[in-house]
Amino acid sequence: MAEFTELSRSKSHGGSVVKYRHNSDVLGCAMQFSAFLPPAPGPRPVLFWLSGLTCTEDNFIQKAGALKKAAELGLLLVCPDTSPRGLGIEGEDESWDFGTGAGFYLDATAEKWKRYRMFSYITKELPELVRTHFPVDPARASISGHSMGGLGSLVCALRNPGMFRSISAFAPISNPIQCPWGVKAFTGYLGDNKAAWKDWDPSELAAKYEGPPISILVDQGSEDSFLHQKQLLPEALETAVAGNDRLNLQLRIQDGYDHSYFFIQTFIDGHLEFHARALST
Ligand SMILES: N[C@@H](CCC(=O)N[C@@H](CS)C(=O)NCC(=O)O)C(=O)O
Repeated sequence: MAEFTELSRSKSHGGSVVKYRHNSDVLGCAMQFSAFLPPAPGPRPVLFWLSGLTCTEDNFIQKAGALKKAAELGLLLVCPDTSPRGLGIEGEDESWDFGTGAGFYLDATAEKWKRYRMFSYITKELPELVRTHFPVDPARASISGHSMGGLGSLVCALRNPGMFRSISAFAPISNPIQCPWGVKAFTGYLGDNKAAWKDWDPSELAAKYEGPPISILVDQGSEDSFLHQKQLLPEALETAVAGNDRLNLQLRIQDGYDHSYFFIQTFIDGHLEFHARALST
């Protein structure tokens, strides 16, 4: 079996926060992820959390204040990194919004970036590792994320009908084919064929989703500078979902909140409760 190493373990809220390192066959490099193992014995429902630009496996587990509620609800949390690292691709460390720390949860097709396959990593290799190493109920999984990770949670779920019971996001990049971050990333990872970009765009995917009905909870701060810069475009997701009765979106504009983990901390309990309800049976 591929190498799988425990790097650190700390008791928290009666459970354990653990960091792992493993060799990823999909990405061809070592990857790390954090997990919260709730106190009660398995099999447990699992919530995958996808972080945003510049993040690692540490940001959510250390800054979101999610562990007390996850322990109470018996939710196992899995928090992967946001890109492959150290692949030696020329320019991979030049920008904070492209390359390292900015994998955009897609499978790149441009020759230069073809090892950037975070979508396959998140939806195939990581769930398999989780099933192998943890006491989880594989039929009970949900997904959440922030910003680029909110895009990732929507894309991973909408492209895999039935894989996740519920979706949530904080300030997701909702219509990347129409925003500067998305245009930069998709041009680099996918090339100039804009028709292919739609396959990785939450709003485009929401409009044509034909899977089982699924609920989506989105929180968006009204004072988020990236909202004002038109990087997030939640209204596009709202419009797309309005035309698709298989999707049930609750989009909440939270007055005065910005893009930070202070915003996430404020509303994370409600997201965990939303997922726990969907995962309860
Ligand atoms: N580096 C960017 C900000 C990047 C950013 O805000 N990243 C968000 C996700 S899109 C994040 O979670 N940052 C890490 C953190 O707050 O812990 C800037 O200087 O404008």
